[in-house]
Amino acid sequence: SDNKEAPKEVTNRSERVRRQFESWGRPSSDENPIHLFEQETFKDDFVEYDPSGLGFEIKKPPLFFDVIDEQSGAFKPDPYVSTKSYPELKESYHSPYAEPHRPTSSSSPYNPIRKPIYPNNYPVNSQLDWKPAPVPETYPKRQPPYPNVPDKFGDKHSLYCPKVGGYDSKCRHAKDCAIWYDLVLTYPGTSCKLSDGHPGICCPEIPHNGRNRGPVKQETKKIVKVERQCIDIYSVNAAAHAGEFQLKLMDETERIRRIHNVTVRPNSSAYNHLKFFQTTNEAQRLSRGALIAIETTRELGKRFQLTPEQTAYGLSQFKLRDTILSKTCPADPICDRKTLRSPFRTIDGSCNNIKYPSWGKARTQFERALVPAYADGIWQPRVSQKGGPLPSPRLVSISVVLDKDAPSQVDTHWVMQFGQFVTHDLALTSVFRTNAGTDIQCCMEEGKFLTNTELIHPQCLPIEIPIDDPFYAKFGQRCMNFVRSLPAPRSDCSLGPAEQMNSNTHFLDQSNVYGSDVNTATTLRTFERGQLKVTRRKGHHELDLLPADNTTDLNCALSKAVSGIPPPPEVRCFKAGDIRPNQSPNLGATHTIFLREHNRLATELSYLNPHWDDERLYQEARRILIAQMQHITYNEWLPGVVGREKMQELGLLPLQHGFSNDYDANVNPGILNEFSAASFRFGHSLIQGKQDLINFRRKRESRILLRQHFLKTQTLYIPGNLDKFLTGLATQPRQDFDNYFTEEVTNHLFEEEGKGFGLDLVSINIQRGRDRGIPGYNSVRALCGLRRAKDFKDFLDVISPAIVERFELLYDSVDDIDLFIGGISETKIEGATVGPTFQCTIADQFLRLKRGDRYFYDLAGQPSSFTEEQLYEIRQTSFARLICDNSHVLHTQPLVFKLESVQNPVVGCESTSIPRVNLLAWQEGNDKYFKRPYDTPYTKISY
Ligand code: HEM
Ligand SMILES: [Ca+2]
Repeated sequence: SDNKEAPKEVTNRSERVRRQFESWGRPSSDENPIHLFEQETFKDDFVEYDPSGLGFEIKKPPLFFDVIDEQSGAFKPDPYVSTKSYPELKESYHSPYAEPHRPTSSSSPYNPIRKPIYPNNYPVNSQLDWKPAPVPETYPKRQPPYPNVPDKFGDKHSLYCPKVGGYDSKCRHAKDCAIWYDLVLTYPGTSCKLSDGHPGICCPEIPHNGRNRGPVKQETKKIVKVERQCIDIYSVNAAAHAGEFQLKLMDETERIRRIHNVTVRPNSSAYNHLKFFQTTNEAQRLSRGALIAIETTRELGKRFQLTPEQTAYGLSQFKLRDTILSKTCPADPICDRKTLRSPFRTIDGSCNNIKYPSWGKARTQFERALVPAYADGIWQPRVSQKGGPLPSPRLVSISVVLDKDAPSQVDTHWVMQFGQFVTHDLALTSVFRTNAGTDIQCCMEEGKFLTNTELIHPQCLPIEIPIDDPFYAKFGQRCMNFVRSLPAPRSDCSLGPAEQMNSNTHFLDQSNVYGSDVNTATTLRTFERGQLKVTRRKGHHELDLLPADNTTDLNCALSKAVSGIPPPPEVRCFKAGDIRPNQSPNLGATHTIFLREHNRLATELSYLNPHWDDERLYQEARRILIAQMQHITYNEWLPGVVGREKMQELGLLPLQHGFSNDYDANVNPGILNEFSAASFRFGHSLIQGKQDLINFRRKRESRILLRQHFLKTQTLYIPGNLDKFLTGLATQPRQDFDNYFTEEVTNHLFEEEGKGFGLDLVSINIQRGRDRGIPGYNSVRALCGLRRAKDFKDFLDVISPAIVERFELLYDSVDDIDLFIGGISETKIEGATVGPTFQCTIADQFLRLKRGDRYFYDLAGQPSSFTEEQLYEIRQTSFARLICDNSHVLHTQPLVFKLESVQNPVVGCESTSIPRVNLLAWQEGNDKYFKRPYDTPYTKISY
């Protein structure tokens, strides 16, 4: 078959494209800096490894107010510190918003260096004899219960708010203006003061959602008839035996490869890439069953001389349950009444949909918007419309993608980082490993193709690097490792084309914090007071880090060449609910914030409800954290990605008050294959290659070069660094969405130290699309309502002429263009981050995630529904608050996805510009606040 031989050179195509390089080739750099930190200050002033101690020693940071004016050399007050807290400060500078420096106000219950804030003899409520527990003095005083506040929505009007976009506006908390931000920026006078003098933003109310409740975009399954009588159960069984035989052949190849030592060398970039997936045994087992079903489908097609169409779609009328392959069908989850009525999600996502309990469950197949475009209709990677090979993904990458610096004018790097965090909640596509659990090598060690056919693993799909590649040529690399994605049993357990497996829960449910299977979830818990495990280092005034992963063979410590210190033996890789937390320090930092927030919530809840046991505390904190995450995603993050108007059109805007009624039991929440393999990878264009560490004074202290920090989270152990990464993310702009990608991911992804080159994420994304039968850009574009192109010039409506010209050189047909490369080439839509095709597919996915989730946070009448009070509190959440409450970060702009601006000024974390979630609404028995919806029998309430 096609992928078994070393791909032939597409010389004429290379040739055609080569001529263009001079004018537009990707600049490639030879530099391979040895030192990770550009500025010496970092090393000298802050890091000193102390082998006798518990990690690192850090010299005390300078006092807050000795800022030296760079020009005059004179003393200057720190603009981020209020004079109120430092009366000795003589200068008259006064920041009206900055609040006292946090570490001095240890009485604040939100002080991250937490002391118990409730008296030790806090009364324990017995359920029989209930009296409201006295609210501790130090607990933040609550306004009269909602809605008994000055006006309907809790804010006071500013008299001076201008009209915005033709609508009346008023002064609100920034988080309530997130969806309007692009508009707000274009109107003068939209910065205002809230009733208490803290900064707010003038913006209109969140508009009503559109009435477009239309069907979710999806192509109906092809119906192809195969005469049933000619294929009986005996022939299916016979074909199944042949399918099992194929699997044995694969095991045999693996055995021979072991003898010939065709392995992935530890620490190589291929190794690091594959470590990113770490297939579980359960996934491996399910996929072997799926593999047999695929081979059986193929075999039947051959035996009965079916057309590819008939094989792919006609055979799906045969269910495996009646055959010898019935054991490969995954058992349907069993959902008892208690589970179905539980206010808490299951860990693996099962039993969310009552009729289809496996919808959204971990380790089930990805859904599809379009029928797959496999070469043979079953599983062979996509080929060109004419049946020939598609251009090498690397050739496409070097022809279309450049590394240019084009930072966003509005968004911070957090938009990128949060996007990756969301990804790791929604999707994990595992790739094949050998039956013995080792990674698969598809190239020779020297970067050549394997030529001995006996040694070529059937699940290899290596990427061909052109001989004159502007970057890899100097390293003599012609072959980039690539292993195919694991197939999943088809959800109806039928024969038919291959589907891929999502190893995480499909829901936006913080499975990246809690895990997607009960085993993982269990190992992450302490089983005391609802807490999750952490790494805590004595003697440091540092907050908790993620727990150590003692089972991985990854090494997350930097070498001495990079960090300037010998690798500290204490440094461990981190463990989280998703297996990828060590992918970069910034991702690890994001995980840490959510982990700490869970523990913070559980602690608060244990004070308010001392009789709650560990399980109750864990589940309630989990439920709140998931709600916060969903609210932040739909309120602050998604509007910037797909645009306010798209959100409104599809009914995705968050409500400002009251409950939603949007659950639709007919919507499958499953992640689409097109989304995971292509559209949602849009975020790769936003990555900054150099990531800043910014100190509390908002000055850049150092920066890391991404290539040196893939899978190295050691930096987070250094006291102070986590906060600097967090502030860096809030200060550095993200890159614009375009065909520019940082070289850190297009030439140096997962680079092995000293090699000078790594992998190319753009090539991998393209190859991944072909591996998974993702239809070409033209088909998805048409599904999204754009004109289906007949000629290359038809793409000019949304793609620049320079790129269309390239496409014409690279691809034989308009239908051949890969979805990922087509999507990132589209001009972005005004008010959104991405172009029309990605906008449509991403918005559609988030629609499914909202409407298909029975546990979505703002639903009414579900066992999981919050009380109106609680929902009001959940809506106080902002990402800025989460960062403030769970780090030593002291100042931030209220909208952390947006750069600092007049409307979005930096304030102290104590400022009311960043409201808090008041957990008194969860104090049980306190009927005024807490309605306990799940203690009463489940009834449908209509609002
Ligand atoms: C430092 C930043 C990032 C790096 C180094 C990175 C790297 C990777 C790698 C190596 C893969 C697996 C590729 C494959 O073998 O198919 C991947 C997958 C993916 N990435 Fe990223 N990524 C980053 C940020 C992002 C962001 C910001 C987003 C979205 C906003 C994103 C979305 C995705 C998606 C959707 C997948 C597929 C997930 C799956 O189904 O397993 N990534 N990324
Ligand atoms: Ca999930």
